[in-house]
Amino acid sequence: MTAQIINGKEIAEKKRVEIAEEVIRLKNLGVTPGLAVILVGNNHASRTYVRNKEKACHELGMNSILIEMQEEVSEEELLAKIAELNETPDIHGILVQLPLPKHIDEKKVIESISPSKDVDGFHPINIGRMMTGQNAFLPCTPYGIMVLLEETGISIPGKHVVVVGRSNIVGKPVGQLFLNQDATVTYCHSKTKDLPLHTNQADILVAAVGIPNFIKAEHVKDGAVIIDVGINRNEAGKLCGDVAFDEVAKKAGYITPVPKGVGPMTITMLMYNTVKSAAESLNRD
Ligand SMILES: NC(=O)C1=CN([C@@H]2O[C@H](COP(=O)(O)OP(=O)(O)OC[C@H]3O[C@@H](n4cnc5c(N)ncnc54)[C@H](OP(=O)(O)O)[C@@H]3O)[C@@H](O)[C@H]2O)C=CC1
Ligand SMILES: Nc1nc(=O)c2c([nH]1)NC[C@@H]1CN(c3ccc(C(=O)N[C@@H](CCC(=O)O)C(=O)O)cc3)C=[N+]21
Repeated sequence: MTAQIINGKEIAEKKRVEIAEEVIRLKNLGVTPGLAVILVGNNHASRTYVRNKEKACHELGMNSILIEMQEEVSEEELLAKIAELNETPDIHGILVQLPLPKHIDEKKVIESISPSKDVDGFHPINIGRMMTGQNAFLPCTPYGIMVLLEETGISIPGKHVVVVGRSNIVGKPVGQLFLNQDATVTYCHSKTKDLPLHTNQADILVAAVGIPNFIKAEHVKDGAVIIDVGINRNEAGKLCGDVAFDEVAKKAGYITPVPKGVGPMTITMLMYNTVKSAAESLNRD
């Protein structure tokens, strides 16, 4: 079998057309969705993502502001900035680019963001709402993965989903979203014994590990759906995922590439959440 490649860029663009229509509707009602991105320090990769986010906002007719802070900024100053943005009516979404410098408590920062502006879906209130199936901002990468599968026509109920990785921003929430859609979910992580035993059971395998080419053909069942979340640089400095694409694509049924797979969906769902937040702000007035 040779896998069908899931074109994340194309699906992201299709979704962006729908989001742009909603932006126009909101503008006619007097609200332009606005996103604030806070970038602390000078991480090169973060800079690329932040630029992509700003570009997407502008293409959709949304407002975006970028707040850059020195690596040495105090936690207090960062929290004060977030408190100010929480009270700014034109700002509907606040994103603090992670990771933060070591002297800043990430949990404290995330909890300081108003849950109604937490478009990353990282605040414990939104995570709790997601877990209990209530209205919530869903974290962008996991949400983007669900949309990729929906748009590709892959059904989820009853499927065995194996997630490799259990971070708060990708692994854990993506498993939860699959569970919410009636999949059977297995989580694997660095303490998992006999990883291939588990991954070979997967109808849908999600790799969110952060190690280049970690998932090989031997980890994969014939015909499985492979979702590669990894954004890594290989020895040659080239962008690559967590999945050894060429060998796995020969065995899988579907596979997402890197780049142009999950990454563009992450940004699209961030735009979606910001627009949703702007719409909800209207309902509160
Ligand atoms: N496409 C996109 O939009 C996004 C891509 N990413 C990318 O996704 C990847 C993962 O990101 P993130 O979740 O933040 O990463 P983390 O480093 O926070 O988590 C990595 C996870 O992989 C597990 N892991 C590490 N080594 C092994 C191993 N040998 N066997 C099994 N599991 C292992 C860890 O286990 P343990 O918990 O035991 O340590 C951990 O749970 C990165 O490449 C990142 O750049 C991230 C966000 C968005
Ligand atoms: N608060 C916070 N929220 C995040 O959502 C967040 C974060 N912090 N920290 C870093 C990770 C990583 N992330 C990506 C977003 C887009 C691409 C993306 O657009 N990738 C493109 C190309 C990337 C390139 O060319 O470098 C692709 O895969 O095709 C990748 C990765 C969001 N993250």
